[in-house]
Amino acid sequence: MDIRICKNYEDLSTKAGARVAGQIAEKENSVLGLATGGTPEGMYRQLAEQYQKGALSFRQVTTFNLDEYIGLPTSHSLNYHAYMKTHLFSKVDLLTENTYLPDGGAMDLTAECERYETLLREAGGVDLQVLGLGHNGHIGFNEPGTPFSSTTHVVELDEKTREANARFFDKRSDVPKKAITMGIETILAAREILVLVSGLDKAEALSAMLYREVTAAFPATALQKHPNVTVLADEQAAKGLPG
Ligand SMILES: N[C@@H]1[C@@H](O)[C@H](O)[C@@H](COP(=O)(O)O)O[C@@H]1O
Repeated sequence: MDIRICKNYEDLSTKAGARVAGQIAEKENSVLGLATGGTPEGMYRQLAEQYQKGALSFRQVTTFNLDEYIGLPTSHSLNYHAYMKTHLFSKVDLLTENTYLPDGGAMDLTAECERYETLLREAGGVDLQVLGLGHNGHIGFNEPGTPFSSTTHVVELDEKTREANARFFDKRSDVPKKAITMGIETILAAREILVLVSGLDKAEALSAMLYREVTAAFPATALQKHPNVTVLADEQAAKGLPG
């Protein structure tokens, strides 16, 4: 893995935005894998700014998000559809029909997972996957114990994950208990992966992702098996790293 330490969150966001913009410059019909959560918000701001300056167009880009909650109505302001609309989709020229997220409101969730995998395959797979890192090592919503052979599936969210995401909701009990997520195999199928890690509270998780033995008990260690991973970590998150 290529590990790059960034001065602070702003610097990390600028570098992440530049990598995504670079990907689109290399291949205008790129397929991007996108993440939600607090960490990529700055990157989305950068991308929106670049677009507004006329430096970048998403007209031919296709996006697939990692995950979506189950149990929130599609129109709910806190689901990941809404997050993506707020932070990116409403700010750039992505075509709505080229933006995909799992449908957490689907009647048949198993069929929805299969449909998502098929869509990904038909799009030719992900060129660049952006990832955040959960405190417990989750990537997407793949919680500890998820087999590395998993494809898109339904998950029960770990209590720690619900607690970490409670800040986006009015109260803890509002945080959904389930989600649909791309599996670890789905994520590792991306041709390139960009992991964003920010803040002192992620320092332990970052060092485990990089140096712990590869184990399903810490899903992010699966990234050690991928040949093309870049990690952008700010100085706070990198505090636990050697040297
Ligand atoms: N499902 C998301 C992940 O895709 C995200 O990467 C991670 C870290 O979130 P944050 O960036 O807010 O710390 O947890 C969330 O639960």
